[in-house]
Amino acid sequence: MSVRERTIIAMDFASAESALECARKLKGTARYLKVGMQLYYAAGPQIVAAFKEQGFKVFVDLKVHDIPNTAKGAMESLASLGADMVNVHAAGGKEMMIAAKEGLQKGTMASGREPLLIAVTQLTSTTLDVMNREIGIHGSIEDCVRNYALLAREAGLDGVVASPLEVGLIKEAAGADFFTVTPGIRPAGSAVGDQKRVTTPKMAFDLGTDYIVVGRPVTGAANPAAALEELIGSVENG
Ligand SMILES: O=c1ccn([C@@H]2O[C@H](COP(=O)(O)O)[C@@H](O)[C@H]2O)c(=O)[nH]1
Repeated sequence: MSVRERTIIAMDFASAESALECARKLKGTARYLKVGMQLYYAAGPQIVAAFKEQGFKVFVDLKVHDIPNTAKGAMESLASLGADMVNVHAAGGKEMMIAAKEGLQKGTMASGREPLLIAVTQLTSTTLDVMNREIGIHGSIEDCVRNYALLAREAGLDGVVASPLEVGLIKEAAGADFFTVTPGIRPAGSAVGDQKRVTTPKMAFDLGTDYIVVGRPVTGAANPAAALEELIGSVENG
């Protein structure tokens, strides 16, 4: 798969109109879009269908985190959207992840097209200090991410979301075929904002990630398609 196919654009917009306008600009350049909470709650499930009709692959990033029965039901409903990838929080535990997988399987039984199911480990906006003192998880970020990745693997999930900085330890612990999807991507010189555990796109691929997720550096650019082309060029020719 090419770098272009492995680059997921986070479409964090406040309305369907602004998201669709950006998608039009990215057509022919981007292959994979991500619908997160802001856009999904504003535009509803129809936005997934709209992106799919335009030929994009779609990651529905709703980070389900609830009791097992509710997570299962959420995934059964999400299954009908035709997404290519969906996710849960690993912090919900193994029983919740198993239930989520069951819900997804049940929901896709008719179509037979089951999306990849991945689990968020530690958000890329979380520092060691915040994880230890505010969230109350002791030890290193690496240990926490490794533990969540192993739990997700045992639950039958396809991979995890983490920082590119943790890809090596995830692959070592859970296997090379266990997917890593990595936000926290910042091309050299672009604003880091609220992200904490970041790398450049080139470094993320050099570290072995399967997919990168990038939002504002592309969608916030005056010319999103040119920004994405430059990002892809920085990986392929950098
Ligand atoms: O740990 C995580 C999990 C999800 N995200 C999402 O990725 C994008 C990143 O957008 P940028 O504008 O490139 O910062 C965003 O939709 C997050 O919700 C993440 O950043 N970290």
